[in-house]
Amino acid sequence: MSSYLLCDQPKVVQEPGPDKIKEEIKSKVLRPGLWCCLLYARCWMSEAGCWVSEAGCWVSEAGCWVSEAGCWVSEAGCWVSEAGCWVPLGLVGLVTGGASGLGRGTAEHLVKHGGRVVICDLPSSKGREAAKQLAGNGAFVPVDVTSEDDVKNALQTTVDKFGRLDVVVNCAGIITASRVYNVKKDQPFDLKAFQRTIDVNLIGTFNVIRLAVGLISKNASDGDGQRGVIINTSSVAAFDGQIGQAAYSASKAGIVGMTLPLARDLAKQGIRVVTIAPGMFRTPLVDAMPEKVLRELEAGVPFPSRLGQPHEFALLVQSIIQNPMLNGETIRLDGALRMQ
Ligand SMILES: NC(=O)C1=CN([C@@H]2O[C@H](COP(=O)(O)OP(=O)(O)OC[C@H]3O[C@@H](n4cnc5c(N)ncnc54)[C@H](O)[C@@H]3O)[C@@H](O)[C@H]2O)C=CC1
Ligand SMILES: C[C@]12CCC(=O)C=C1CC[C@@H]1[C@@H]2C(=O)C[C@@]2(C)[C@H]1CC[C@]2(O)C(=O)C=O
Repeated sequence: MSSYLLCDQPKVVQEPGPDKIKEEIKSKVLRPGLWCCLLYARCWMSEAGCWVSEAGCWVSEAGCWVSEAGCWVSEAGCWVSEAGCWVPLGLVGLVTGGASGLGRGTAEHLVKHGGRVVICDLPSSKGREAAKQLAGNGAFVPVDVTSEDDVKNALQTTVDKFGRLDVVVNCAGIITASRVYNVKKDQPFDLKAFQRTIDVNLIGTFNVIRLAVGLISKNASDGDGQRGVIINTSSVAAFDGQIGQAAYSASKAGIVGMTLPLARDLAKQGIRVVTIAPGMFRTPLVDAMPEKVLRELEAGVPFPSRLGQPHEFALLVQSIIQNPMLNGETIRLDGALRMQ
């Protein structure tokens, strides 16, 4: 797996002049698989040796240099631009539900910061359009996550196009709402609707995981023994499900429930499993609600009192990728929202 460089506290050091930089570049060699990103004008690095200054960032041992003035390319092929710094062999991700909302935001974020992403979504989705936006660093494969054949086909495309798989982000999901018994209509919860919710949200997530780990396991491990990361999307409804959310909450609680056993199961292969439980995020799933309702819902979020944005979900995805100690856990991402 690629080394993901994590920026801790930036160290401010003296900027060398351009001649010194060029001289240094000539004498340095990049480690393959190094992925460094310049985020929001800051540079994220690790003990491997990156410093950040207000004027720019540079990596020492690794050999890639950036300054305000622009970007340099080392012989090993690392380049830095305002948008980010990466080597050609950057992270390869597969994002289910990547055509819309949280999945799309994640795919865009990963590509923006040097990754390459296969978007898996329904044939009827906007997956083709989403992948087009990612230019050569994205691909779309029509996938129903409940189908073994579809997922296998997506994994094959990932190998054919990008050579390997480092990270899976499971975002595909549906929401259903119905009371267990409708008194007015004298009608019980439609069992097929319940089953479909579990099928897509829980079994679909598991289906992708079980088929993807074989491919991730083929990666060479990094210095920590790590080969890859699997990130799932649950919901705060797994913990505080509302009236009408029996199926949805059960499906999302199932994802929480399988997170630790999967992490334990895959520990030997060096694959981490982490689940995110989002609160309310501004995606097409919630956009359909009237503005007035949205305002009321936002008011119910302690802080910040607003809907989350897909890129904020993607930031947590990035943190999970970068922090090797995060494993077997579900992280709420909800502005302290507790649904009634
Ligand atoms: N938006 C929110 O406030 C929250 C969303 N979530 C979860 O986050 C995930 C993403 O949701 P959003 O981005 O908001 O929704 P979205 O509706 O914008 O995106 C979901 C994507 O999943 C795809 N999808 C649905 N069924 C599929 C299947 N069988 N196979 C492949 N793809 C399928 C859809 O085509 C769509 O592109 C879902 O699992 C949802 O339950 C959780 C908590 C809050
Ligand atoms: C935002 C929610 C909750 C988390 C989730 O997994 C998916 C969501 C999309 C549908 C929303 C969910 C929610 O917070 C409750 C509402 C807003 C739901 C649609 C109706 C809803 O139950 C409501 O209006 C509650 O007051």
